Amino acid sequence: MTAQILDGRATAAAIKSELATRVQALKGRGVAPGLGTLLVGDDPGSQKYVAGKHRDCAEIGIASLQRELPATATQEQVEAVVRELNEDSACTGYIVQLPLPRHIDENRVLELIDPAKDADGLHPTNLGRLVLNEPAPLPCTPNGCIRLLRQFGVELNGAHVVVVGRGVTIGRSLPLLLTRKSENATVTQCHTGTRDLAGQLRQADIVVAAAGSPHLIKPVDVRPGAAVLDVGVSRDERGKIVGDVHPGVADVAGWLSPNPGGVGPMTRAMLLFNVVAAAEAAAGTGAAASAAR
Ligand SMILES: Nc1nc(=O)c2c([nH]1)NC[C@@H]1CN(c3ccc(C(=O)N[C@@H](CCC(=O)O)C(=O)O)cc3)C=[N+]21
Repeated sequence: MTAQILDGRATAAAIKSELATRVQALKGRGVAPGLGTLLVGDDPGSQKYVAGKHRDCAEIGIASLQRELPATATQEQVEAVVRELNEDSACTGYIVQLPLPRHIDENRVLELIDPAKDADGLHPTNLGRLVLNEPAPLPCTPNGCIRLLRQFGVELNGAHVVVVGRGVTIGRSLPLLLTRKSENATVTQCHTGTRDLAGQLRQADIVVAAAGSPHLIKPVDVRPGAAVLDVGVSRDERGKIVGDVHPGVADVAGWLSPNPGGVGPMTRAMLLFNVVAAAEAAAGTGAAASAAR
C-alpha cells in the first residue's frame, strides 16, 4: 500500500484564498485585520517562522505589526510590548513567538495577552473555554490537524486516535478538540511514561505523532490503512527537517502527512483564520460573534 498524501500546502492555499475574500469584505466595512508578532532574541529558526507569518499576511491582505526585542530583554520589557499590543487597535490578533529566552517567565507573559487578541488560541482563558465548550479561538496546530484530516475524508466520528506527546501546543490541546461532539473521536494520549507505546499505536485508526522524537513511529507500529499525521519537527546535523514518522510508514499507512508540507502550512493558515475571525468578532460580524450572542 502507498499512503495517500495529506497535502498541507494545497489545503492551506485553499483556506488562504477563502480568508482573502473575508478580509476584502472586512475592509469594505472599514475594518482592517492586523497580525502582531513579538519575537524576542535572534534564533534563526524563530526568525524564519515569524517572517513566514508576515509573508502569509501580505498574501491575503492582512497588515503586519512586527515587534522585536533583543535576547537580553527583561521580563518588564517583554510585558510592556504585550501591553502595547493589547492597546493597539491596529492589532486585531497577535502571537508571542515561543520559546522565549530562558530568563523570561513564559506563562506570565502568555497570561497577559488579551484573550480576545489571542491568535494562537493558547491563552488559559481560551483553553478553559474550549474545555467548557464555549466559543474561543482554537489552538492552531490541533485545528490544522483536524482540517487536514477532514479535507481528505478521513473519518473522525468514532475513530480511535492515538496522540503521542503532551506539549501544550499539540499533545495536551488536540484531545480537547477531537473529543468534542462535532468530532466525536476516542483519544488515547501517549507520552514518555506510556508502558507499551507500540501496542497502543497498533490500535489506532489515526496516529498523531507530536513527540519531537526523530522517526519514533516505525512501519511495524502502524495498522495497515491507518492515517498518520507527522507533527514533530527535529533537525539533522545539516539542518534538514526530520519528522517523528519513519519514511517507511508510507508503505503501510492509508494516509500520511508529509513533513515538511503537511501540518506546518496548516498551522500558519489557522493562525490567519484566528486573526480574521477575531477581526470579524470585534466588528460584530462573523460566526464567532453570532455564536456568542
Ligand atoms: N507563539 C507561537 N505560535 C506558534 O504557532 C509557534 C511558535 N510560537 N513557536 C514555534 C512553533 C513552530 N511553528 C511552525 C509553524 C509552521 C511551520 C511550517 O510551515 N513549516 C514548513 C516548513 C518550514 C521549513 O522548511 O523550515 C512545513 O512544514 O512545510 C513550522 C513551524 C509554529 N510555532
